[in-house]
Amino acid sequence: MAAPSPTTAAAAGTTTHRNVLLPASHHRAASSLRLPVRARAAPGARSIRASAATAPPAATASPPSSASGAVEGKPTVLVAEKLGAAGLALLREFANVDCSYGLSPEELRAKISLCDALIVRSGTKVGRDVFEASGGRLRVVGRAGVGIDNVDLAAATEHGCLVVNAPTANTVAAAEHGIALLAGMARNIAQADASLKAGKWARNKYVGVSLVGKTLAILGFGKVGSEVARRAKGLGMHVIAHDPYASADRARAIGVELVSMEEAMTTADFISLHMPLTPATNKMLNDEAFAKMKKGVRIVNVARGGVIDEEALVRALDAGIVAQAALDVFTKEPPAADDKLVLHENVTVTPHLGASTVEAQEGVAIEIAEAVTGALRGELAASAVNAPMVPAEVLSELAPFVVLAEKLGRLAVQLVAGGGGIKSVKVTYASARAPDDLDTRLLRAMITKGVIEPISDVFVNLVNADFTAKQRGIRISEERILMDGSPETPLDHIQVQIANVESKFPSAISETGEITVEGKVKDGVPHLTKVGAFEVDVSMEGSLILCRQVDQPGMIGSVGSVLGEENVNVSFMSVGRIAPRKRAVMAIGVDEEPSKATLTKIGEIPAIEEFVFLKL
Ligand SMILES: NC(=O)C1=CN([C@@H]2O[C@H](COP(=O)(O)OP(=O)(O)OC[C@H]3O[C@@H](n4cnc5c(N)ncnc54)[C@H](O)[C@@H]3O)[C@@H](O)[C@H]2O)C=CC1
Ligand SMILES: O=C(O)C(=O)COP(=O)(O)O
Repeated sequence: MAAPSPTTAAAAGTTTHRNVLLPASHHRAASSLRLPVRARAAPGARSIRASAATAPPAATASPPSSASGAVEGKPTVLVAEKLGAAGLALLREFANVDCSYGLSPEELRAKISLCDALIVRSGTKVGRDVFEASGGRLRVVGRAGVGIDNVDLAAATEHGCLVVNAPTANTVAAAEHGIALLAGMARNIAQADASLKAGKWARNKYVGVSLVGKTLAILGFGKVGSEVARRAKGLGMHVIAHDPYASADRARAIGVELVSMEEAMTTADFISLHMPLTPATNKMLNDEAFAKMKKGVRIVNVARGGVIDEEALVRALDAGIVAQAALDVFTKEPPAADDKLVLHENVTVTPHLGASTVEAQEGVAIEIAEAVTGALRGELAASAVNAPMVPAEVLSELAPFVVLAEKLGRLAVQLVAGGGGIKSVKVTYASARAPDDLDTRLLRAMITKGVIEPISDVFVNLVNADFTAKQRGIRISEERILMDGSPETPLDHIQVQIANVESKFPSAISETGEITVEGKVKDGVPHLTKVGAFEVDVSMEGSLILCRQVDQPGMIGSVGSVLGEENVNVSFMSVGRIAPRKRAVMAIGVDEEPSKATLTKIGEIPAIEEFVFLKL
């Protein structure tokens, strides 16, 4: 083996990731690797934990029906807001679907403990109370749309609940609505329509303004913002955009210049809002921003009501700074009947209709149904909002290493005897790949799962792994070792070390003082290749007995015959020794769990100095 050379020391894994969404082409493909799935606990049943890559699908093939029509063994999905028929049909193929629209917060809390997944749109607040009320059963929240500001992501993550959204299917609908509001506002369509229907013929009152040649500033140059930009360019507008995170090249490609917020505010004739509602964008358009705007500016909002300080907008409208506004979204939805902004004569309003086209709703329903059923099956969701999203090709090549990672974590923690508690787990990835060519988030999560689950009753998954480690005061640090050789295989080996603890099997402590286990993937199967300073080679399946002994003839036979007497089948054996006839470590794989008496007998074999039984 080529000599390894230490390279980068990666950051400790104690943060939650908000990820860039994968392109649509990845949506269906991310299915080769399963998320660690909680097997659905039937009422009264002991909960079982399934591990990554081996998790059984939550649904059974032909389960019996209950009197209520719900099929036992199938997960239950609560659809709390109207969802397109095609999406519902997809959900029904896989799950019991409870469509209960218009639930009060109390009703939602009461129902949620019976549900594995919840699907909402923008009208349902999924707060911490909902996750707490679910009693741990809720595994997936699907947002049938883009904005997830109505879902408490931190609470979801803490409860190990995956949040997925449908990020692409309503983009065009929202952009078209933005353009409709822009043009409708400029020509007073809504006001003129109401006036004519009220019997007036007010041609002079409703003289509009032209769009051509005017400057439109788009705030938030993401999916919707860029589609609005394309359309506005087609209308002959000069389009600029402000978005601190957008690519200038992408903007340039559609003829849009990225500018500062200051420039957008001071030069725009029209401003269209397309950013998400976050603490940073909350009330982004406030008195200070309005004061900078050109007198007579016109504003469109199809993003979120909260990005505008609505009272400040009323002031700006009254002062004539803002000539008109067209709003699809409001801080409080629905707004109060006497809401000043809604009733303002220079304001056009729609009741959050941006995503409401027939086409978008069918698309969103299918997109979310696929994401939710995929997540319930344990697949890594491509539109996960609170978990790492890893491209399909990366997933499939990492799959065996994911299993290895969890087993190494599980093994290492079972070797701990005591000490000051587990505070520090160091993971070393040996790979011929460049550090930025290997995404280890998945592996780190699985090692965390392996370390934490045997010592607690917490269910750890990709969503809550970092959070759970942090909460338990366990620092997971990662290091990379750059190997010589072909970068075709993602990893040569993984080493897991637990520092500052005593071990039940002192030989597992390396010269540097940590419990150390190391493994590789061979022919797609995880193998344990090192324990402490001893090199072994056993496939990590079933259970394992580790013995330290004096290296002498007949040892394999002695242990084998004790196990044979109890009808415990030995699946493999490997002996690692420092030098002939000195100390050796024997690793024995067993298919059945030996009885205590058998283990005692093994311990009584004279040459055996220490031994431990471990479940993989
Ligand atoms: N009215 C409706 O029915 C609909 C509303 N929406 C809303 O439209 C908004 C945009 O949706 P998408 O384009 O799909 O999302 P997206 O994530 O593709 O784009 C959002 C963009 O906002 C940018 N951004 C973030 N912080 C910013 C800041 N401080 N200043 C300027 N830009 C910032 C991001 O970099 C990103 O490029 C969301 O709020 C979404 O909820 C989306 C669909 C329908
Ligand atoms: O997708 C979004 O962000 C929207 O605002 C659409 O909301 P809706 O699904 O129509 O309640």
